[in-house]
Amino acid sequence: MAVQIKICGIREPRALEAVIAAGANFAGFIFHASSPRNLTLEEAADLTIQANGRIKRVALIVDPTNEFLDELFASARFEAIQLQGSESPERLIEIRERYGVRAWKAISVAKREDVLRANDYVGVADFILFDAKTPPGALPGGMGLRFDWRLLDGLDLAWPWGLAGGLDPENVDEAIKRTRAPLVDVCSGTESAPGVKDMDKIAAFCKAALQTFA
Ligand SMILES: O=C(O)c1ccccc1N[C@@H]1O[C@H](COP(=O)(O)O)[C@@H](O)[C@H]1O
Repeated sequence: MAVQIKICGIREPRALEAVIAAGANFAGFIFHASSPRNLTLEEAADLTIQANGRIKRVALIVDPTNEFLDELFASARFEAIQLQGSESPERLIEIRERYGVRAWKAISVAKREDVLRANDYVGVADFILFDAKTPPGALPGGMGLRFDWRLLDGLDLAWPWGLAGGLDPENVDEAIKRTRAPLVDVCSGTESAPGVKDMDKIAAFCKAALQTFA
């Protein structure tokens, strides 16, 4: 089966069209005030309408309050949310029940114990995403950092999962071959500057990922 692709950090209609045209499966929209990809609820409403029925929409949020989620889901529709903070399994259950939305959990990885933490979310999260741990005080993702993919060796996760962190058009083929990830997720590797999507990089990333086992 072809690898699935999520392109995250979409902020403008042109980039969304490029992501759809390139064959990505998921478009990620970021709600995090200190991110260069942060969206307002108004911007998200327009982009998610544009995406409706053409690509699955994922809202990326970090340790959200119910107050924020109430506003978010009143403004826009998403097929899933990606939780990128320190959300517990109990919090994921609460969010899924309260909002009826699929919940992805990002697991920040720097060592093998981090990978094993994913087991806490099996049967709880709809999807588990391994991403690189970022330095204290930095953004919790979107920094183009990759972790040592060998940490995933022998991974026997009987649950849907994907790989993120420092992927780009040049290394995605190796990443898929090395880790056998069923889904790859990229943000900064498809940009020309933080928050600025590059249409050629979007196309090149998807082409390389889709060709890997074709
Ligand atoms: O991209 C951001 O600004 C961001 C902010 C807060 C949390 C996560 C963020 N990005 C996500 O991190 C991974 C990896 O990104 P990259 O490819 O290494 O740049 C991805 O899921 C981004 O969407």
